[in-house]
Amino acid sequence: MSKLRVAVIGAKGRIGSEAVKAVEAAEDMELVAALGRGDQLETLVEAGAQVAVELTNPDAVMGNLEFCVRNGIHGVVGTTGWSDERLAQLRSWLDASPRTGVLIAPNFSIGAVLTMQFAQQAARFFESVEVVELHHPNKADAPSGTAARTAQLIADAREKAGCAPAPDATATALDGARGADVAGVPVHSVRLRGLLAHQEVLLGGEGETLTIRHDSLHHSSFMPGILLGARRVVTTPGLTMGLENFLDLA
Ligand SMILES: NC(=O)C1=CN([C@@H]2O[C@H](COP(=O)(O)OP(=O)(O)OC[C@H]3O[C@@H](n4cnc5c(N)ncnc54)[C@H](OP(=O)(O)O)[C@@H]3O)[C@@H](O)[C@H]2O)C=CC1
Ligand SMILES: O=C(O)C1=N[C@H](C(=O)O)C[C@H](O)C1
Repeated sequence: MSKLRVAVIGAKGRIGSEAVKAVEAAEDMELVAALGRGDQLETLVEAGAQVAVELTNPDAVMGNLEFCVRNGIHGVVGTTGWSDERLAQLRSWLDASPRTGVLIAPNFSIGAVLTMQFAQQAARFFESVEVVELHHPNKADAPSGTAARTAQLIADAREKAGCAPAPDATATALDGARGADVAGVPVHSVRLRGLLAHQEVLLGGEGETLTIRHDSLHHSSFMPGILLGARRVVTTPGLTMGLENFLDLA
């Protein structure tokens, strides 16, 4: 069987350099391009890439995806910074290239995907819920894409269940003391040397609390998800939001 022809964009970065090694080590894949800043996207076409793994930054991701989708190259995207406007723009490119698929995965690690699922499941049973994400200090964005997605999933689940807003009688607060408001859920961002990527979802009810915590201790935690995404996206046209769609979580 012919190997899946995979390229990595952002190949010299923290996660991109791990992705290059993971694709090289995968028996069913061939690494056909590894692009860093300043490299020409046309290389992807010349190399015959079927899938581009996009791991750059929010400033670069849209231009890279526009090129890929217009050229029928499927995308596996870990880069953060997604807004409704950006998603609408991506969908319009995909509409014009109906056989092309893009997976956006706020987090590729199985533990983080499960954290999001568990948080969504638990959200309606507790009066209070807050998210704390903790990352290395070189991270460009806050809150993390994972925390933003987690908060949105929690908010959707609570709205569907008709939950009241979480109680909070704070009368005065320093700016930022209660975190960022993501769809009504407070999200707190910690940046600390020594950390990689961690998240806690804190849920509180009468006389009890539940904490769901996930820790990525090495970038290797993201690799099985990236490889699964590359294998599955080629037969999944359109936009797929979240790796959970490619996992059998029933
Ligand atoms: N979904 C997930 O599971 C994960 C997602 N991420 C996300 O992935 C992204 C990258 O993270 P991280 O590796 O830590 O960041 P880094 O800054 O270490 O890596 C990004 C790399 O992309 C390069 N780059 C920037 N612009 C371009 C471009 N136009 N073309 C090619 N390369 C470019 C950068 O070059 P230069 O250094 O010159 O700027 C850098 O080498 C972030 O958005 C992060 O949040 C990270 C881990 C897991
Ligand atoms: O920048 C990182 O490191 C990470 N980014 C992603 C995010 O913003 O959620 C995924 C993971 O948290 C690591």
